[in-house]
Amino acid sequence: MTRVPGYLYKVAAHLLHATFHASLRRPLKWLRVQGLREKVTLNAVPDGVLRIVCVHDLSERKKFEESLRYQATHDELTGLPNRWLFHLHLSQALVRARRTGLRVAVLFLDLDYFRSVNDSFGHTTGDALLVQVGTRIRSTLRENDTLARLGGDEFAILLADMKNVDEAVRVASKLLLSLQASYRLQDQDVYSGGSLGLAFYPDDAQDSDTLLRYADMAMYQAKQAGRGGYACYSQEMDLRGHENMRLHTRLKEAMAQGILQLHYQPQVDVESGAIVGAEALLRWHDPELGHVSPARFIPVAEATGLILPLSDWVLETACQQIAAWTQAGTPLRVAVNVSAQQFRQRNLPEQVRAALARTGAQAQWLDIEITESVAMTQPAQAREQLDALVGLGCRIALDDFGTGYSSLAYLKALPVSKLKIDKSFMDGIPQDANDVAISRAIIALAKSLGLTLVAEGVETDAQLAFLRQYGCEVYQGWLFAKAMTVQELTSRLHGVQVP
Ligand SMILES: Nc1nc2c(ncn2[C@@H]2O[C@H](COP(=O)(O)O[C@H]3[C@@H](O)[C@H](n4cnc5c(=O)[nH]c(N)nc54)O[C@@H]3COP(=O)(O)O)[C@@H](O)[C@H]2O)c(=O)[nH]1
Repeated sequence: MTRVPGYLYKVAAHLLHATFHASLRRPLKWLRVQGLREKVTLNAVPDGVLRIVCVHDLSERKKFEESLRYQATHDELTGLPNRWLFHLHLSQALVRARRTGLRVAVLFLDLDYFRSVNDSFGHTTGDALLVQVGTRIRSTLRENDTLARLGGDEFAILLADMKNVDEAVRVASKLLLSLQASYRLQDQDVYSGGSLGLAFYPDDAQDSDTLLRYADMAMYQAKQAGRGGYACYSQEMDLRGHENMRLHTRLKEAMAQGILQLHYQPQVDVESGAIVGAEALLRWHDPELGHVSPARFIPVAEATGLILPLSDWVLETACQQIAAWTQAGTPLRVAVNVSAQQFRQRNLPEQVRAALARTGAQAQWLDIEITESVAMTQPAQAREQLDALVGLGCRIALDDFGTGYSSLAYLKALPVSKLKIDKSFMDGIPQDANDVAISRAIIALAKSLGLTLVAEGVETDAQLAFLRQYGCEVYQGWLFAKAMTVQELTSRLHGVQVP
């Protein structure tokens, strides 16, 4: 008899004294004793010479097996089902849906700006955020919906037995709304919304792998459309998804090979025609893909996290150039575009300070361009970041002014010293009465707030005449020049007096 707790001896004794009923000649597999499942083996020999009873206490083993099963099917951090279990539930839901004729929806969620949270607050806080996100999503779902963590900041949701697509879309909207509220981490309010992709059985795909892949693609589309929203899978996305993947791979290689370039588009004084600054703009001529517009690859870089190393390179290169022009006796103000992700990293001012120190560039020649939407998504954090950048000696320019929130309150609240009127308004000058009215209003506003104004996308003499008439100080556009190489701009600087 092996390792038997006291109460089991009684069972064993009872079995030993049992006469040799035919049923006992076979091993008894399981007995339930005081709530425990024990394996009992009784070998009874008919002549009565030998009787052996083995009683094994398997409760520890059972516990161990159960914990192994749990570990294999659940995410360690959040305790949610993992990818394997999600696929199992999805396959079961698909079998049921084939019988009932109802729909199955797969939702793929990726947190927005999670990497920034990790970078700014550390991985422990990042983990705490993931746990809170899991709890929050779970509380918005029904009990029989499956929520799984697939890894990193990716979650998947299975909504079975859906009568129509709208039902799933309603859940998606509710879920995204719940993610918009802040999380309390390390005594601070942290924001991290999410982007969602949806794919449906039987509309989009028949099997679990493809449904999840399509939902992932749709999520990517939602990210590219500006984050915080959802997108439903469509066939065109499949094509776009492949293109984006290729672009992402080539962009990574281009960065590693150092074939990206920064070009500079002059900013020109409306009255004197002198170059008073330049906007640094990325240019990528790829040996395989040819010229790729930043309007095409920046969103891919944003969606895949490549934007952070890319932005670091832009900042460093622009600062090197500022230092070079200053040393050459032709100092020039350079504006650098700061992406949403870069701005959300809490250490942006430190990165700028370090880049200035490394390159020997003076902060007074560096303009940081942010868009209205970047400034407005997290106003409190924006204020802190911008104050720190201004503290270093940089100037802040608000890009695409007039196209976003255009809240006058934040113009007062944020330390902005420059407004850029968006090209879309210039396009309508002088023929479109609305564009004329809006541009005049922005010029008047900038003047009364003491802000420098730059008009973007100026292509015609008529537009320039309009700017001159209403007192806009600086313009930028193809009328004067497209973005050009350092060498081209340097020779122009030598020909034109810099104020
Ligand atoms: N985060 C970063 N974003 C960047 C960086 N480099 C570029 N970008 C962003 O990509 C978008 C497209 O940029 P690009 O194709 O370079 O277009 C810029 C100008 O070339 C264009 N422009 C300027 N003048 C004219 C004109 O007269 N006509 C005309 N059709 N286009 C013109 O406008 C773009 C400048 O846009 P903006 O930044 O809003 O001032 C664009 O959103 C870039 O911001 C980068 O390094 N980082």
